[in-house]
This record gives sequence, C-alpha cells and structure tokens, in this order.
Amino acid sequence: MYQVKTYNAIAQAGLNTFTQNYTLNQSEHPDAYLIRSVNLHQQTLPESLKVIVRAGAGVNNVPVDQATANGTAVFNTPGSNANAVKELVIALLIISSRNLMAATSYSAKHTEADVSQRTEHDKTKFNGTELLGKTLAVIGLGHVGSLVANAALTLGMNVIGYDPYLSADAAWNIAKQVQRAATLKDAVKHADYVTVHVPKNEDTLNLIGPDELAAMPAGANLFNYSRIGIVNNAAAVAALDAHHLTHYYTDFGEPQLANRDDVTVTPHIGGSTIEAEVNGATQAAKTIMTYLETGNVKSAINLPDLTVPFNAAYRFTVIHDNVPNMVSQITSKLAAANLNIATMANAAKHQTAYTIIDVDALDHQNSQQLITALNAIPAVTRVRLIANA
Ligand SMILES: NC(=O)c1ccc[n+]([C@@H]2O[C@H](COP(=O)([O-])OP(=O)(O)OC[C@H]3O[C@@H](n4cnc5c(N)ncnc54)[C@H](O)[C@@H]3O)[C@@H](O)[C@H]2O)c1
Ligand SMILES: O=C(O)CC[C@@H](O)C(=O)O
Repeated sequence: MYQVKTYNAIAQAGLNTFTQNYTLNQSEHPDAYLIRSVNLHQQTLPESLKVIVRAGAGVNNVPVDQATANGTAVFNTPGSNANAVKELVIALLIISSRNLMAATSYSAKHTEADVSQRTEHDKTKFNGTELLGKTLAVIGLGHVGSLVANAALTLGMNVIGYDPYLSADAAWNIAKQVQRAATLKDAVKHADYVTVHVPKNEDTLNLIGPDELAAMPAGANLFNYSRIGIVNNAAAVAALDAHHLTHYYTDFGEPQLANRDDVTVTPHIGGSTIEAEVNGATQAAKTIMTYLETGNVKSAINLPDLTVPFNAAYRFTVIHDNVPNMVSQITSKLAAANLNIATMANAAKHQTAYTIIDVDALDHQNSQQLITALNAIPAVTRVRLIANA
C-alpha cells in the first residue's frame, strides 16, 4: 500500500484516480506528496518521501535541491491549468480596455430613478478602446503564454512574443502570426499591453524592472499572472505614480499594491477553475502512480527522462549523482549478489543521474543485501525495489 499526503484543496475527482493500492493522509511516512501552493521550504522532507507532485505549474514553493538530495523526484502537471489562466488574462484585457470595473458597478451607486435618467448622460464617462489593432507583448510562450498569444490574435491584436528558451515542442503551439522579438525590450517597446508568463527562478526575478517599464510606451497596461517577484512591484508602482503605466493587474498581493485605483490584485485565481483543478489533480495522481509503480520518469523537474517498459519481475531504481563510474559500481553490486540483469538504462540531467535495472528473479535476503550495498555507494541518494504488479 502506498501512502500519499495531500496539501491544499485537491479536487476530489482527481483523488478518485488513485487505485485501492493508495491511502491518503493516513501515515507519518508518506511515499508521495500531492500539493498545490503550500510552501515546503520550511519543511524537512521525510526520508520516506519518494515523490512530490505539484498540481499546477510553479514549483517555486518546493525545495527542489533538498528533494534531490533526499532522493525525492519532483514533478508538476504542465499545462493542466493553462487554459484557465488564458481565459482570465483575456477577460482582464477586455475589462481593462472597456473600463468595465467602473462601468459594471455603476448602477450600484444610484437609485432606480437615477439609473433611468442618467445612463445616457453618464455613458461618456465610460468610453473605452478596442483590442482590435492594439499590440500585446507576451513574455514567455510556454503552456500559458502560447494560449494567450493565440487567443489575442483571434481578437485582432498584433502579438509580439519573447521567449529565448522556447522548446521545439512549445514552438509548434504558437500561431505563425505571433511576431518574434529578439529582446525583451524590443518585445515591449510598442506594446499597449504586456503580459508575463515565465517561471519564477533566479533569472526571472525582477525580469520586469525599471528599465523594462521605461521601455514600454506611456499608457501601457501590465499583467503578472506568473509569480510575485517577476515584476518588480516597487518599479511598477513608481511607473504608475509617474502615469507611465496605466494599470497593473496581478494575481499576487503585496502591501504596496493595496488601495490603488490603478492596481487590480486578484487573489491567485489564475488556475482556480473546476476544470483546471480536476485536470491538475488527475494528472498529479497519475504521475504519482506511474513513478511509484514503475519508476519511469517523464518531464520531472529534477530527474532525467527515463522510460523503460516494465516486463521483468523486479526493478531497482537508483538516483545518484552524475559522476563517473556509477554504472560499473552499480552493476558490480548486482554481480556480487549473483543477479542477472534483464534490462538496464541510465540517463543524466545536470548534476543528477538515474538508473533502472530490471531483474527476473530475486530472493528476499538477496534483495535486502543488495539494497544495503547500493545505498552504501557514496554518490547514491535513493534506491528503490519495485515488484511488478
Ligand atoms: N496565476 C496562476 O494561478 C498560475 C497558473 C498557472 C501558471 N502560473 C505561472 O505562470 C508561469 C508560466 O506557466 P506555464 O505553465 O506557461 O509554464 P511553462 O514552463 O510552460 O512556460 C514558461 C515559458 O517561459 C519561458 N521562459 C523562461 N525564462 C524566460 C525568460 N527569462 N524570458 C522569456 N521567457 C522565458 C520558457 O522558455 C517557457 O517557454 C509560471 O510562473 C507559473 O507558475 C500561474
Ligand atoms: O494551485 C493553484 O491554484 C495555483 C496554480 C498556479 O499558481 C500554478 O503555478 O499552476
């Protein structure tokens, strides 16, 4: 029986994906965490923990280095909530261009008689502009950014994209009418609207700072539905005070953003739709089951891709440092245990490597000794033995 610990509100429909081999929130020694936004940075990860899956995109709340040192795989659920963010950003573009916040609350301030007499007179106060023909800069063209860019094209906008790290797979998702900018400043220099869809990491902290804001034309509107810290909020507030920026929309609050008519803070609702929450939880549950039951890895944050059909009776998986001579050290332990290898595969990503070894026969004593011997190799961080179900 595998033990899963959940944090945050995880959609029940997703949790229902787990088979009867899984129990939820019943053990002090979980094999897996299924999380959303909980901050795990203050936590010491339990030794039992083999995998963390973030239902959603951002893993900045996960101590990935600590997880790697603990031999814990980290995954997210790429794209599971991208459509939800796209729809929210498109809604905000329309809200922003048509002055809809003020216009839709107009009648609440008036009596019935007022409303009937004054609407025609007051309508001029709510004049807006159209998105047709306006320019949108999309910074980051991954799961969310590509959907936003394509949707904005259908509204008749000129779309400029900037993503120096765009993967070949992601590039296939972007309509050819999206113009490619060579630099971030080039992307924003004619933009009426700028929207940021990049991961939060050391390189993207303050990605939109004073210089990038200054590069935007006067009157631009800025959207941060990625993470706090990617836009330098102090610089954004200064640009609003100088009336250089018209409005700043973000999903992430901070005291300096409160009580301003030119700032809209939504309460981190980018991925908060029923559909996205079910998608994320379902994808996360499947990822946990695949990893725990087969050891196969696809698109982990801290492990290389390695998928081997599981046809043998038993599988050893070994997470280890990416250093020379590991494969021969591992195979020598198997040879010492008199084990015949049916299949073996190894892959590396950055400082970490991963080895899968399948064997057809194994007795209990043999297996325990072998696990101890493999764990004794200094660069090894996690050894697992999986019996084929
Ligand atoms: N508000 C929410 O609730 C919500 C929901 C989903 C995602 N997000 C956040 O949105 C962001 C994007 O999510 P995603 O699913 O599209 O991620 P993704 O990994 O699919 O795409 C990110 C893209 O950013 C690009 N990129 C990285 N560094 C860059 C840089 N310096 N300049 C330009 N591009 C850069 C990458 O090449 C990639 O194509 C993440 O920060 C994620 O946490 C927020
Ligand atoms: O769990 C959430 O609602 C946040 C989702 C979002 O921030 C993400 O990174 O996917």
